[in-house]
Amino acid sequence: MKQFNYPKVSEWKDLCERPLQNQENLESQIKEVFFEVKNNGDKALKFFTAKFDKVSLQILKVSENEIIEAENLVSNELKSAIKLASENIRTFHGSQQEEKNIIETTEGVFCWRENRAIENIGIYIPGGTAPLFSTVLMLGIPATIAGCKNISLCSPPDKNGKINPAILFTANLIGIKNIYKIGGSQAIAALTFGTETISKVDKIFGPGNQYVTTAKQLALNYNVAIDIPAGPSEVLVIADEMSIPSFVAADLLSQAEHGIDSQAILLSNSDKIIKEINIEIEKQLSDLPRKEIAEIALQNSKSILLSSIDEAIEFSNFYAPEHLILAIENAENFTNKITNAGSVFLGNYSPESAGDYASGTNHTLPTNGFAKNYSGVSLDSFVKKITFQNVTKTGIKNLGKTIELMAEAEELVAHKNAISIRLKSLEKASTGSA
Ligand SMILES: NC(=O)c1ccc[n+]([C@@H]2O[C@H](COP(=O)([O-])OP(=O)(O)OC[C@H]3O[C@@H](n4cnc5c(N)ncnc54)[C@H](O)[C@@H]3O)[C@@H](O)[C@H]2O)c1
Ligand SMILES: N[C@H](CO)Cc1c[nH]c[nH+]1
Ligand SMILES: [Zn+2]
Repeated sequence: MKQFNYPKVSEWKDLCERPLQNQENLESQIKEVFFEVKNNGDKALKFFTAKFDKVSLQILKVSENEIIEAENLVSNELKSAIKLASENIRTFHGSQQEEKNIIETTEGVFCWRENRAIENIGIYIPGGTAPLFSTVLMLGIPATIAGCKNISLCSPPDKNGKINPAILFTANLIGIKNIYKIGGSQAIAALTFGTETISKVDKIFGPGNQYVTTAKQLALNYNVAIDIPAGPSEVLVIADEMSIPSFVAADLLSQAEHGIDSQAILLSNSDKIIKEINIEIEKQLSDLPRKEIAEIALQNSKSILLSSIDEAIEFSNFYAPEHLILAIENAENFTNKITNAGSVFLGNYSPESAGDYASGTNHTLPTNGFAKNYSGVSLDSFVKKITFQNVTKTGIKNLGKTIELMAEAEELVAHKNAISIRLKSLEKASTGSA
């Protein structure tokens, strides 16, 4: 990874750039996919699957037989691992459920919120370069806890027109029945407009490559909500002299292997540790099956020497990483200084892989600096929060004058009247003439 020493604050912006494709070309290509899928439905889906995934499909929906077949292809050991991870993810997301909390704001005025599940959702499971069955857990579990009724899952087919068995096993474990062999921007278009086979949804969830992420942004134009911009993976590690170079190198490589557009950033106050970590990266890289991908991602990655850990945290907040690993002494003491990050890992024994798979937190997280204004996926992502109020007679008596005054000041007389008419009625009733 290229090293930068003591960059000036004015240079930080350039150092924080993500390896993005030409957005204009990407958008026009995806607009065409949307146009075709909107107008030609399944036929267009099959066309784009042949074009981008190089496979010719007759049937888009995964059959029950394929799910049974998949069950037999997943080892018992992996099934047990998926089940343990799913328990942790269920425990953590289950703990995000909120009790109804009725608040009396003024005497006789009661306000509260209630959650209602988003009924029709689409979840995208990446499968282009790796079959991310762990993402089925991250999206499917909170969706079922929230009570989403109709869940459609899309994931790209392999060259034989199949979805990876572990994805099918995991979906079946969670109870997801509608699974479609569609990937990329065509999957997002299908969920946005609906086709003969795939139903239109209200909200689309899930990470993906730049085609998927850009398509999700476009879906917003068609009254479909999206979870977050969750694009190519990134990790930022802050290391000091107490860090273990081989551990840090492994963490940086774990994200570099995701895709050629992934990014790994190393910040440290020690030139010595940066050098040691980079030596470790070279050592570990040679054994990786996805060496070629990681090597390209590392060309987009950087090691940056800064004057202190405090400055490193400032830089990290500026970069707003999807994942932040504090591989430093007394990492807990720095958490309150972190303002922008998707998910944070503390100390030498909290690798990002723990959150990617099994600790319980969600791995669908904002990338490309969106950790400045988005949270990662959580139970809240799958519900709407509806506010309720009950203004009693006592309440309207106590609050009525205030509302009347405000309505009058905004010159909205009908608003004022809606209060006055009630106050007068109560007055009459109390004097016995109503
Ligand atoms: N931010 C997060 O929370 C998070 C979580 C998991 C994974 N990720 C990221 O998700 C991404 C997964 O990417 P992936 O590529 O492996 O799988 P993917 O499923 O996102 O994309 C594969 C699809 O892209 C389409 N495609 C490929 N080349 C195309 C082209 N030239 N034109 C149009 N469409 C094309 C194909 O239809 C293919 O099905 C990685 O970048 C990974 O880092 C992010
Ligand atoms: N690191 C990815 C999020 O950026 C999630 C993931 C899934 N599997 C492995 N990793
Ligand atoms: Zn990962």
